[in-house]
Amino acid sequence: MSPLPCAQSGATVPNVAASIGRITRLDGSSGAALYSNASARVVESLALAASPPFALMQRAGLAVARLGQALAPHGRRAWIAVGPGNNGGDGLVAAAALRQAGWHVQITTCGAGTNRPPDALRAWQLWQDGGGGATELADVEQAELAIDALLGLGQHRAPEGEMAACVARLNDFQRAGVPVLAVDQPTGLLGDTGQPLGHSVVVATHTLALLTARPGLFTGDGRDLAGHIWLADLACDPSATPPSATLSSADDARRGLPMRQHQQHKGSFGDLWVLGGARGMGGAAHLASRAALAAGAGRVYVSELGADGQAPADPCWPELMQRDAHAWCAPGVLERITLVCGCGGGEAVAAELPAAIARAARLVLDADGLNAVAADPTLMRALAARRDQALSTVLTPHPLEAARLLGCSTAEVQADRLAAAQTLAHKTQAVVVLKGSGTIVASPDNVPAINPTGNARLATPGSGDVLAGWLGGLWSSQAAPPTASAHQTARQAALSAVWLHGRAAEVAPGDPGLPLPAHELIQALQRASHLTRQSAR
Ligand SMILES: NC(=O)C1=CN([C@@H]2O[C@H](COP(=O)(O)OP(=O)(O)OC[C@H]3O[C@@H](n4cnc5c(N)ncnc54)[C@H](O)[C@@H]3O)[C@@H](O)[C@H]2O)[C@@H](O)CC1
Ligand SMILES: Nc1ncnc2c1ncn2[C@@H]1O[C@H](COP(=O)(O)OP(=O)(O)O)[C@@H](O)[C@H]1O
Ligand SMILES: [K+]
Repeated sequence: MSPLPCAQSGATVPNVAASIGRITRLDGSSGAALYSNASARVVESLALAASPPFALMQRAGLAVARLGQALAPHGRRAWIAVGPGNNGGDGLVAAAALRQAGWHVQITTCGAGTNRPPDALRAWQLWQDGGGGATELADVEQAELAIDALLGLGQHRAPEGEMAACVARLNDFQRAGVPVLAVDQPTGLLGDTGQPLGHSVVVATHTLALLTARPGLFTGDGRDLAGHIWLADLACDPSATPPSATLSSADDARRGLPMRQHQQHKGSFGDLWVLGGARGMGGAAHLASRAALAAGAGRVYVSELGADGQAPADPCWPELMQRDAHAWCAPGVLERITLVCGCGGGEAVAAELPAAIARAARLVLDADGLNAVAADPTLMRALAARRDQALSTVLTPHPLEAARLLGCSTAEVQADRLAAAQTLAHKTQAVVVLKGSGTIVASPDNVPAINPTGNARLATPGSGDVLAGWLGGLWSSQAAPPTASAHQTARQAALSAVWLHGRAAEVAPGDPGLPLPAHELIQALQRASHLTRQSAR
């Protein structure tokens, strides 16, 4: 987490009972506990019970004002859209604080009537006592800062009417390059899932989560709608309440990156086999095997399903060893290797799966390997039985592959990515990497993790093959610590690989507006890995 830049301490409102607490940016380096709406309500009620009346809302409003000032350091005019509940109350306290700091503040209220909850009513009085009133939307002037304090935890339907008009106005500011700060969460975005409630949704440049942050800020459409995400802890510690998810961190990435000892040799890092590359799709197997080698696997073999007889060598990576299509399942081989299976496997991979699923000690199943399991209930049962036989599995579906495995539509997977990943992890008893913006790493025994790194440069063919190979390479080179179960080692490799894969796209050279070719991603992964190790020192 990065500290707040150029935070100003000028804004004060009477009767603030304690320090406002810390404001930190959730930028992907440090993890965070994430709370669903329901668990955030539990945290909120504990915090309210432990604080003097109105204190939490004062801290929240001051935190909003403070971050707003930092986002628009030369600004003097703000517009705040104020909703009917306590989210609006936070906005009113922020309005009073900004005014006290010398800003010209306009507010527009929506949907409150006389029914504000008690804290928000007090905030309204605070604003009015200083001479504040409300401005009709048509009279809103230009501003250097716009604040969305329409709806937070309490939103249960999509904005309509005057509220939708306020949302549209906030989005006009955003399009004009004015910072738009969403209080707690962007109005119109479901905090649990990262899905918009309807068509009317705020596109914020920054979101300041209050007390706790919701998972939906980090997955689905959340990243595009929430902008840069900050957390104000309001001087409260939520840790007594179990989180619903976690945000994975650089520490998670480092835990999956073993240090090489001086006396180790290639045999210390495990053998890895890539099985895939049906006719016309050899590139997928090449990308996966190159990535596996780069990630640290000891010896990497490739069996291409599309190759007749002796498979062709990968001329640019002579370190890779080609084998014919059945060498991988010779007696004693599968039981000790890491098998990365399915990358460009086509239909041919289905015939290989019974042996792979029954015997591979460590199995990464990707792409067509997943599609074949989805189409065959016997394979699905065999997959789910692996865990009881002390065999570990990581599945790396994109949303369509996950939908096939779950027997639902892609839209249903995307509607609640956390739930879909967890359901699939329970169904298959495997570690599940549900790819896409805000990749989820779920497993039967753990709270799911959302990955904060990465960007749309990864939306390009082959980047998933590189992920599967890199993950397998990390896993292969990982000696399981005696205390951790094999399953936890698999999860650790998945968390690390996914985090680094995203970071690689962030640090790779080139135009951030263009895709990152998958073969270049391998080099970027090595750089991301190096930078991540260094940043621990
Ligand atoms: N009570 C407190 O002291 C604190 C409250 N906090 C703030 O309080 C928020 C939660 O407050 P609330 O529970 O009042 O919820 P909201 O402020 O999100 O609003 C709920 C109200 O909006 C109405 N509503 C929901 N959807 C609507 C729609 N589409 N159109 C029009 N009206 C709609 C509801 O009927 C209800 O009256 C948090 O998100 C956070 O911003 C935090 O600052 C912590 C401190
Ligand atoms: N917009 C995005 N933000 C973050 N990661 C993305 C985005 N688009 C794609 N990715 C990542 O890129 C990879 C694409 O994998 P996949 O869809 O299997 O592609 P392929 O099969 O072509 O290799 C996944 O790891 C996915 O999470
Ligand atoms: K809001």
